Amino acid sequence: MTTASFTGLSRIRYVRAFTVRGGGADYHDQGAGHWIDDHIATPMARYPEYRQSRQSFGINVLGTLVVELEAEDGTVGFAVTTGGEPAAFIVEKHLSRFLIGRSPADYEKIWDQMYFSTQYYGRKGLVVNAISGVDLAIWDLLGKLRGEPVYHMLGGAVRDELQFYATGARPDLAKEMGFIGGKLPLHHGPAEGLEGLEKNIENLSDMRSKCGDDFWLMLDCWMSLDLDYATRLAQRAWDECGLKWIEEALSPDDYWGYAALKKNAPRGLLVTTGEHEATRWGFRMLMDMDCCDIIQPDVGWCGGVTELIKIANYADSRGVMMVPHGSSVYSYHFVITRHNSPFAEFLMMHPGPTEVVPMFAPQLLGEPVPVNGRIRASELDKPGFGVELNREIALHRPYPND
Ligand SMILES: C[C@H](O)[C@H](O)CC(=O)C(=O)O
Ligand SMILES: [Mg+2]
Repeated sequence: MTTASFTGLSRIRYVRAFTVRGGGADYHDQGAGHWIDDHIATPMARYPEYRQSRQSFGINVLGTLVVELEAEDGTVGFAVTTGGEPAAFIVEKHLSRFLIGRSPADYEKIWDQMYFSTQYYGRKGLVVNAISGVDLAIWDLLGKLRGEPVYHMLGGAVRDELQFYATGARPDLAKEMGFIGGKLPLHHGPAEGLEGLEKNIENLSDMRSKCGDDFWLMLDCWMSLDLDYATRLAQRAWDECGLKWIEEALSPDDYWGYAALKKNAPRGLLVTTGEHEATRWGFRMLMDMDCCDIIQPDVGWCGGVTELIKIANYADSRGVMMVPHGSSVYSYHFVITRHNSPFAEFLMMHPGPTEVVPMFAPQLLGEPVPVNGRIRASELDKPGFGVELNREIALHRPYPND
C-alpha cells in the first residue's frame, strides 16, 4: 500500500553526514582558558580529577555533526548539531533509507520512521541528536526549495524582533551589551561542601552588585546538584542575590527531584530544565509531573523542529513557558513564531566572554548575532534557516552510504 505524497517538490537524492572539529559550544572543542570549561560544576565533579575541566571527562569527545541533503534539482539543505562520528554512522547507515527518494515535505512520516526504527536503541541522547540533525536539514531544504524562511513555514513571526539573555561568565558585560539578563555557570557542586556553596553565593552576589537590582541573573547548574543542595542554593540565591531562575539543577532522569525542587523553591524563583530532555514524551513527563516553570528544549537535540512543534503546543496548552536552549538560527526561527517563547538564549562563545561572536563559527556563514541584545525578524528573511555551510573548513565524511 502506498501513501499519497505531493510530487511537485524535488526529492532527496543524496544524504551526507560529516564531522568537523571546532566551533559550537561546550560539546565542541574550546581552547584552554575559555570560560565554558573553567571549573564548572558537573555531575563528574565528585571525582576531583575531573573537576577543573569538562573536556577532561570527554564533554567534547563526539564533537560536531553536519547533515547535508541534496535534492534532485541540486538544491542543498543542511544542519549543524552535535553527535560527531557515531551520529554520522546512524545518519548514513540507518536513517538515510527513510530520506532518499522522499520529498522533504513529508517530514512527519520521515520523523516517525526515523524514531520508531531506532526506538530499540534510541529514544533519547545520541540517536535523537542524529534524528534532530536530519530533521533540521529537512526543514532547511524545504525552505530552500520553496524560497521561504523556516519561520514563515512555521506560521510567521508574532513579534518584530527577538530579545536575548546571554549565557556566560560576565553578566555585567552582557548588560552593557544590551542583553535583558545574564545566566552564569555554577562553579561548585556538593562535593566541594559548604566552602563551595559560599563561593557560589559570593560569585553571584558580586555579579548582582555589578549588574544592579533590575537585571535578570540566572544560574546554570548543568545537572550537578542533589535536591538538598539545590534547595539550599535556591533559597540563598533568592534571598541574598535576587536570582531569577535555577537551571538544570538535577539529573535529567530525576523527574521526582525536580517536582520536589519546584515545591521547595522560594515563591517567585523559577525552576527551569530540559536541554537534555528529548521528544514529546520526555517533555510531557516534565510538564505532567510539574517539574519546572520553563522548559528549555534544544532543537538540535530534542528531535528537531518537527518534534519541537509538538512540545511547544503541549507547553502552550498548559500555560508553560518554553525558552529553547541556545542553538543559534535553529531556535531563532522557532522562537519568533511563539507567544510562549517571549525571549531567547544567546550563548556567549567568546572565551572572555567580552564580545558577541557567532555561536557556530567557522561552520556557518551568514549567522546573525544580537546587536544591543536583539535580532530583527527581518534578518531571518532568507530561505531555510538562512545560513550556508562554510566549505572551506575540513569536513570529514566517515561512513558514505553511496
Ligand atoms: C553554562 C553551561 O554549563 C552550559 O555550558 C551551557 C548551558 O547549559 C546553557 O546554555 O544553558
Ligand atoms: Mg543550561
